[in-house]
Amino acid sequence: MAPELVPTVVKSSSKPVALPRRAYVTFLAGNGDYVKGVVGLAKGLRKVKTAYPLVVAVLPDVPQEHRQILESQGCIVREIEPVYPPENQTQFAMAYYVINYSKLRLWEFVEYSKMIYLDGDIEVFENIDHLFDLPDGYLYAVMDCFCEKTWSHSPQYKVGYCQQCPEKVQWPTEMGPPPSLYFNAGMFVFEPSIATYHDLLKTLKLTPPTPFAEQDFLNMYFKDIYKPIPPKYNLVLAMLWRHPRNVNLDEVKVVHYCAAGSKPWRYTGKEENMQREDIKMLVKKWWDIYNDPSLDYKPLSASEGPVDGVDIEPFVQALSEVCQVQYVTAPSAA
Ligand SMILES: O=c1ccn([C@@H]2O[C@H](COP(=O)(O)OP(=O)(O)O[C@H]3O[C@H](CO)[C@H](O)[C@H](O)[C@H]3O)[C@@H](O)[C@H]2O)c(=O)[nH]1
Ligand SMILES: O[C@H]1[C@H](O)[C@@H](O)[C@H](O)[C@@H](O)[C@H]1O
Ligand SMILES: [Mn+2]
Repeated sequence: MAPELVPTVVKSSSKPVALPRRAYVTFLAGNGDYVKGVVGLAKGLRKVKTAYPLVVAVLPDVPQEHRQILESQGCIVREIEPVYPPENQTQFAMAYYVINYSKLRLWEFVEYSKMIYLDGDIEVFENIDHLFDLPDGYLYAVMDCFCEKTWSHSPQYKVGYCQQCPEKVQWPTEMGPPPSLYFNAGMFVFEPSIATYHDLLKTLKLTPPTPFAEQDFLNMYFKDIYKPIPPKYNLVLAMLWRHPRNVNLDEVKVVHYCAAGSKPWRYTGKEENMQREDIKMLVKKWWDIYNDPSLDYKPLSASEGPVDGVDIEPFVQALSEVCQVQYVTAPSAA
């Protein structure tokens, strides 16, 4: 039987459904292969049956073809303007990190009251929708590790201090108080706000860039409201060999393929640590999701057919644009 459109939208209640103002959001720049990461992320979110859509904030240099791939995977594609830091001679830990300042635009997405940001090189293996229910007023994220070579510029790395294991090498007293807790900015729970957005951009203009780009900036800006959440919500892969006692792989819900050589779609196994069994297993798990056709997005019209012989897809599309009705009709990462 053909579905009735309106009851589908307001399915579980006699009153109109209050549209959830929550979404996952990721970021995509350029015409390279990170689009694969985002497709993998969209499919992973669908697999864990999230109730919320995935918004992809794209820079203008993302080609139309890639935007179409994302839309066909049920993502909401939204273009943002790049944000540049003030001129400086900074050496970023990776040259391309400069584009990540554009993530500051996410605070402008005020049609959502709460969002979970996830890097394109992240995969979600278990549902984390409950993180949206954490108390408002804070920025939640996972504490980073300072032990990899990408940190070699930092005083922490030079003295061998890591916040994951602060008792191993203590912060030297002659260097003043230990640094504030520092999060990895590949995953965080935040509340969009126009006031915060303007203040972020204003503050950036007065802030010289630093090696970890917007990650350093966000850590500085939100240090008073940052609340750490357990590593299982953003497993920075180096934790597996740097701090194995802080990780229980069986409990991990979100994996961040950020260690050198670990991006699944570029994986060769040649780089240091990449022949570890746990890494090979995690890379395979990513590919299993990416290649699973049953996790491809199925638009309403294709999966449920015409309503009384009428193709409702244009209507659903139009509704989606004005009130994001797809939260209700296509719940998983769609
Ligand atoms: O060509 C690119 C490069 C990056 N990205 C996007 O930018 C994100 C960040 O890049 P990486 O994942 O490669 O960066 P890392 O995880 O190594 O870096 C960490 O430090 C960065 C400092 O800028 C960011 O804070 C990032 O979120 C954090 O996880 C990607 O996931 C992806 O979403 C693209 O779209 N295209
Ligand atoms: O904050 C950094 C960053 O995310 C790097 O890209 C990653 O390789 C490091 O391990 C991490 O500590
Ligand atoms: Mn990343």
